[in-house]
Amino acid sequence: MPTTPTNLIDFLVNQANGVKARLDKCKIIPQDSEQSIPIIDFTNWEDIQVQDSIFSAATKWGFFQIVNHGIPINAVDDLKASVHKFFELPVEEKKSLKENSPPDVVRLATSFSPHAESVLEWKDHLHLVYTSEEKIHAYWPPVCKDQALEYMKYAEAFIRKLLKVLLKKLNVKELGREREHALMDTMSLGFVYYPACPAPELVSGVSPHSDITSITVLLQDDIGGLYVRGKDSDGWINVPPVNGALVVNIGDVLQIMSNECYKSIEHRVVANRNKTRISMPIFVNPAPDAIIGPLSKTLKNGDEPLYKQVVYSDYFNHFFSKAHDGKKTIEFAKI
Ligand SMILES: O=C(O)CCC(=O)C(=O)O
Ligand SMILES: [Fe+2]
Repeated sequence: MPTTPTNLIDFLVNQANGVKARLDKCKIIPQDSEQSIPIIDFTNWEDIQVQDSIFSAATKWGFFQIVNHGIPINAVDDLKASVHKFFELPVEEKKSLKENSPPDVVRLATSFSPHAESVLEWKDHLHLVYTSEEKIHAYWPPVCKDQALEYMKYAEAFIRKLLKVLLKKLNVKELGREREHALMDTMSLGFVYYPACPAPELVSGVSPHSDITSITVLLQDDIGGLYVRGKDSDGWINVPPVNGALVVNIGDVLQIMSNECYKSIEHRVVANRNKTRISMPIFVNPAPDAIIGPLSKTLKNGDEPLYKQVVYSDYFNHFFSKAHDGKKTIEFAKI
């Protein structure tokens, strides 16, 4: 399994699994209806059956794809084209952007936590923080600014509807100001670029991890390479590209707030030998000072809370201080 070498050496050598187990560990589960990520049509999102299928996907899978989400296909296509344009800019131009951008608005980076990794993940990425229009116009790169902003305006409307459905199922009727602070105060649009890799078996596009978001809403191109940890096994399930669909996954914050009703599932990305892949995740995050813990309305039938109340920035700093390491981050918040 492509993973960070520190984990890999620990797994192969110290835990005495040996090199043979490395192959067993990267088992891909063949796809059938029992073992594939649900695809949900969002056209009638207020319909109880649609809401039930979202609830079922979020509790059983933690991952689902949404079609007919309301983002026009030309906004999606324009966004994808602008991602390629951005990464094809001359290197000097990207360097200058990196040096001159305030990190609370634009960040250009390679890998995940380069200071904590002994081998870098095979990806470059740009983060565009969805902040005030003034800052966006001042700092988002001109080559993709209009396309990213247009996409985010549509995506924000979809995200509000989706969070409304997910909260309703946790006995919370309204999003309200406080919950908005704790769920979707900060959004950023990622442009992730995985160049074709001559030896994909030796690297990780992204190593196994769960997201620390409330939810992540991702658009992928048609190359493929995203895998989700299988429900009851050690294998990996492909998330096949579906043209125009959004891949939604529950993040750690909603797993914690729902007291594990919703699942934040491990996933990873395998690099492609022949083709460059792009993906565009929207990371929907709480405000840094928001307190995250199981919702009282969700616990009302007497369930014991499984998590403490934590300040989101503490959780965030803990996550980024280490290399990707499966689901270990959530231990930070466990009682
Ligand atoms: O590129 C992808 O499909 C997934 C990326 C991802 O998991 C992440 O950035 O957290
Ligand atoms: Fe992720």
